[in-house]
Amino acid sequence: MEGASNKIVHRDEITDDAFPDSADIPEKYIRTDEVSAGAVVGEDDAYELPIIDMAKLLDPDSSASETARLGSACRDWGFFQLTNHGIDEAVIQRMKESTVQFFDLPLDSKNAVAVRGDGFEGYGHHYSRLSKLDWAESVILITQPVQDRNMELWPTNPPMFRDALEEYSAAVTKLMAKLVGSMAADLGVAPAALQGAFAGKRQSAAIHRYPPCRRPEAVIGNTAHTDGLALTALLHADGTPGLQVRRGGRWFPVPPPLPGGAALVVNVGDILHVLTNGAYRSAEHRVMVNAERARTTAVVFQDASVGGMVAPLPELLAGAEGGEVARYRAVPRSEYLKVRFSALAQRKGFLDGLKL
Ligand SMILES: O=C(O)CCC(=O)C(=O)O
Ligand SMILES: [Fe+2]
Repeated sequence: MEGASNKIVHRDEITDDAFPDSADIPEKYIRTDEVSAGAVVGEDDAYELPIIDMAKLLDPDSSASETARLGSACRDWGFFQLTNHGIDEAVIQRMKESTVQFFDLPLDSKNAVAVRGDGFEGYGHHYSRLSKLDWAESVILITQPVQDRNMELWPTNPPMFRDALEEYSAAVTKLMAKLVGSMAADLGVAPAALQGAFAGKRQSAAIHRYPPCRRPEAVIGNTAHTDGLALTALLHADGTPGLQVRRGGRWFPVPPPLPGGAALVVNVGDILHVLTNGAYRSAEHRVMVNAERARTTAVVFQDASVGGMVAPLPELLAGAEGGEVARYRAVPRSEYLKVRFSALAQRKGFLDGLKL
């Protein structure tokens, strides 16, 4: 178990008065300075978050050019929308509906799976760092491997929730294996080298609801962070925007779901950043809150490691053909969080503790 000092998330149970429907927002949420830190790129500033087409990645006729686009999305942005991802529409729909229906339940029902003790799984307030609370309610659950699941915290209401998450989680595992195969092609390593780093590793899911807030300029839905694991896939369960990605010191709003809502938003996490020796970017992101509408999302986080270590892929390093010098030191996966947290305590970035 991780000690209290290096817990990645601090979670609290949610009480009745958690999200007041008034402009009188409790001080524990107020963080106006953080909201205004860094310019937000406006609507008249043209930019496009990359859109990658999974069908093109897999089609021999278009694979080479789409793989190059995937590579530049991961290098420049660390974020992209993935279309034609191949997950069955019914599976996506059940995941969205279960997520929305869960959050629509009365608080008592949601608290049937409330966070317990020091645990990070279950229903509760979202990551409350810096002694401030995020304006969000979330359920976090380990989804893979199956034997790591804590079924007591898997909602039984709505009744389809467990099956929906089970199916969706399995589908995302398969999709990520394919996607990582294309990333390997872009990086110039054998698909098995990168796929092997992901296979059988832990996956967890977070469903979030960011309720509407009468003072959206004063609260944050999800504190600026990079994702600590390897690869993340985000499903918009409704059409409310709010996610912003940091690039070149500015915040770029991620557009609301593409028409039809069929795309997933995929992003590089810190471990993939290290695995690729810094070639792929783990980008900072945050969620802003809306005055009128709730935002609801379902997010899957996939872990990866090489021989139990968080380290650059040996296939990319000196010794290998065209190899380069390692920019990150290898640390056992079990110690990875400790290194990151001690870097943070010294006010360095999360990855700085691993830099050589
Ligand atoms: O809900 C979102 O839009 C983003 C969530 C997120 O960044 C996370 O859970 O790590
Ligand atoms: Fe995130």
